[in-house]
Amino acid sequence: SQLSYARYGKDNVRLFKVRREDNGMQHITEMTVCTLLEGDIEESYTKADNSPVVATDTQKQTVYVLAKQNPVDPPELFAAILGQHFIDTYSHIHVAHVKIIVHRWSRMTVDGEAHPHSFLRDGTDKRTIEVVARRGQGITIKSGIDGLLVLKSTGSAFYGFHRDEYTRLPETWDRILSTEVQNSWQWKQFKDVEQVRKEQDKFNKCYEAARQITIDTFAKENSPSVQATMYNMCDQILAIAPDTTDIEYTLPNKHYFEIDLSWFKGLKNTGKDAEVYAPQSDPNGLIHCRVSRK
Ligand SMILES: O=c1[nH]c(=O)c2nn[nH]c2[nH]1
Repeated sequence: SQLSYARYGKDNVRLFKVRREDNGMQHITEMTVCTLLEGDIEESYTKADNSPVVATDTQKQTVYVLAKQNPVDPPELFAAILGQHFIDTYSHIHVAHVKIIVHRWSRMTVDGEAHPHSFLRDGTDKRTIEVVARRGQGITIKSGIDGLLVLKSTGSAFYGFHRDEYTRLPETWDRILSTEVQNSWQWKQFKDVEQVRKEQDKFNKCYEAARQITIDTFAKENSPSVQATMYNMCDQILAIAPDTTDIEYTLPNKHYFEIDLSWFKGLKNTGKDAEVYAPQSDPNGLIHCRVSRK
């Protein structure tokens, strides 16, 4: 046997940071961090030699210390600082993977005003970051959205698809469409943390824009299919974020089936008369795409 690949670290490191302004306005960030390291660690697997192991607990402690010493917003910058720290600190560690899930806390509006220190969870979705710091090769960053659950009760069609002896699905010009958005955008390569820091304003802007493009397009477009809708979203994000190279969507099609009630005294509940539907937990369509800059 031989070790063909290895990385190890601490997953599900939860942290919460408060930034307090003198004027009383407070800012919070809650995130779950995963750090995974690669390097000259083979003998900790093959020869039970633990000397090269930067313990996963050490990695966890490092996350907390660096979160105290550095800004955690934008999360892309914090992830880059954290990843580069492991490369800079341990000469035998050559690659650091940092994944961050940012949990949604939106500032409350109370009596028409932004409340200084109260927040609410106004959405199921998370903000995601994946950073890889490689010795001598700079920093790659992928940002995204996960778990944005949306539904529209009309404005979605699906017709003109291939039909053969296996096809039963009727064509529809008006259906319910629901999905749970997983969307990500790959940034151009960054040469070092300083470049990430210098360009840090683009990360929050792109996150807000990608989320709004997803919501606006989902709501406004008369969708001819999930495929066409997700391509439309990618196209718009590429257009407003010139420093991104690829956009991806993975969209489950969470079906709501019409229920034929004609057995009950001829009750009409299909097609234009459909009002009562059966939400399906499974099976679900699953549509994926990556759209790249030409
Ligand atoms: O939008 C859709 N795309 C598909 O590929 C599909 N297949 N069944 N229903 C579908 N809806």
